[in-house]
Amino acid sequence: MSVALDPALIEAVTRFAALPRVLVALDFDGTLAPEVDVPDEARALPEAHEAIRDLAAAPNTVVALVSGRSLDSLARAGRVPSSVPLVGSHGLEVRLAVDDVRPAATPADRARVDALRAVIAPLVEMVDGAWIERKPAGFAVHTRTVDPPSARALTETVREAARRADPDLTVRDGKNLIEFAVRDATKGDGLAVLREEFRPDAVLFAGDDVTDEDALAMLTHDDLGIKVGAAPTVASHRVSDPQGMSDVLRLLASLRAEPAQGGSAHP
Ligand SMILES: O=P(O)(O)OC[C@H]1O[C@H](O[C@H]2O[C@H](CO)[C@@H](O)[C@H](O)[C@H]2O)[C@H](O)[C@@H](O)[C@@H]1O
Repeated sequence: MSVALDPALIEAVTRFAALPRVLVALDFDGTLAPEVDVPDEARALPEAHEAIRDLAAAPNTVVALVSGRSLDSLARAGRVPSSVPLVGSHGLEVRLAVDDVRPAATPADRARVDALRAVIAPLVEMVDGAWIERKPAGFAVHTRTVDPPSARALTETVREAARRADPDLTVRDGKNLIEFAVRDATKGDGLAVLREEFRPDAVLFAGDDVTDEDALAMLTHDDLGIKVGAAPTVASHRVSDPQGMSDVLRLLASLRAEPAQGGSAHP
């Protein structure tokens, strides 16, 4: 492990790991994967990826990813076993199993998104480095590689243009992006679907961004919330970065692993 974990967090993870049946729900970008300029190139840190694979194989343990990305994008970047449930589009899209995918957007939703994009795309095309990421029920305008004053100006220009074009949109500010959606859902909604489906004794949720607070705010009782980074949070525990989160996941995976069979394996 890279840095020592907070003793209170180690104690909380150990207590959580001792429960009979658990759900481990993890945000992706900024929590498992360090931020990069091209979203398709983001990858979970190797130690986190390995711990997720181990947790997915552990008894009475469900590990899921809960992301603002579309399901397709999350599956491409996440590279987790197909048995790992995925929640995409901030709770709107849910893949509980490979043959159980809940559709996110209707044809009417798509038409509304297309109409909005026709208004916003020309504004984005005028700014070097800005681009649009499509999602089933909306899109994000990315500004990570735009110079900061132009990024701020573009963000406010598209916010206002979108508000005028479609006043009922859901608008989210993310890290170097602004996002518009024609359907309202939160990561809290996505977490509720997972909880209902898998009926765990407790949930661990970890995330770094404002949208993760919707899920962290729904935790109760024996649940365990972990904030990644220094931003304000309702979570009771914190790690500083994805490396710290990898350390937590490795500890949890080791505690949840199937005990080695004793006996006469080695003569
Ligand atoms: O809920 P998350 O899994 O944290 O997803 C949030 C957004 O992540 C992606 O954008 C962010 O990460 C990119 C790759 O590091 C980075 O280039 C971008 O600046 C970040 O905002 C993703 O592209 C978005 O769709 C997600 O909403």
